[in-house]
Amino acid sequence: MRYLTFALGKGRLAKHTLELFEKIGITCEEMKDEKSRKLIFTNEDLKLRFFLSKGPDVPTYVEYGAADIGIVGRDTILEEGRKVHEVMDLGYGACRMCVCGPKKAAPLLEHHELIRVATKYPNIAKDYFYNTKHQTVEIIKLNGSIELAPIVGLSEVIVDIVETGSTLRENGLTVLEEVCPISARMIVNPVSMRMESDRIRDLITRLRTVI
Ligand SMILES: Nc1ncnc2c1ncn2[C@@H]1O[C@H](COP(=O)(O)OP(=O)(O)OP(=O)(O)O)[C@@H](O)[C@H]1O
Ligand SMILES: O=P(O)(O)OC[C@H]1O[C@H](OP(=O)(O)OP(=O)(O)O)[C@H](O)[C@@H]1O
Repeated sequence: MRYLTFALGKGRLAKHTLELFEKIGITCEEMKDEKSRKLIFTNEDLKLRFFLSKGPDVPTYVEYGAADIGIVGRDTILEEGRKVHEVMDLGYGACRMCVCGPKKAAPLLEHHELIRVATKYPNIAKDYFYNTKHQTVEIIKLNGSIELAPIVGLSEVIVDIVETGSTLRENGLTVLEEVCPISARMIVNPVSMRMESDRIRDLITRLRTVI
């Protein structure tokens, strides 16, 4: 039997993913060692391999078949636009993709003004403003602490993830519009879906019983 390979995003989702797999008897003790610099782990008994990568790289590994299965946020799937099958909503990592800014920016959205939008998610922002809202905007790509942009005058609004809303509140910003809900998803390489369909379907069935 060949190894089934999983690409897991490092960061906030990884712990939940390992907990979920443990509930259906898939363990990889070595992966829990946070001090370890090892990147790939094997479960010989179950013929499974797991590796950790940057979240945005997970759909890339899955599209090319270097991983059969990936676990990553829906934000990353939408942003990367890779050819993968999204097969399951895992529920955790729940948050919302939103247009945010100071309250005074609300009329700019309402009147479809030509505004600047700062974001870590340029493709999601483009799709929302151009295809959903039909509003022409200038997208400015940033890599983090997006909430700074409207405060220091880099942009009028931002497109970013909102979970508890604390970051917005503590910086005098608010949700102006919701783009879409987000949570962790399982994605599968289209060829693996056909070649390993029994093992993948069995995995999905077992996960459904614990979610
Ligand atoms: N408050 C939140 N902020 C960011 N992402 C969240 C939040 N809550 C849930 N998520 C989900 O968790 C996923 C992973 O988030 P994480 O911050 O670990 O990754 P990242 O943004 O790629 O990390 P980094 O920028 O530190 O490399 C996100 O893609 C999103 O789907
Ligand atoms: O609604 P909240 O619970 O406050 O969470 C949302 C914040 O968390 C994320 O930032 P992250 O911590 O990933 O840091 P970053 O801005 O550097 O990406 C996100 O980009 C928001 O800034």
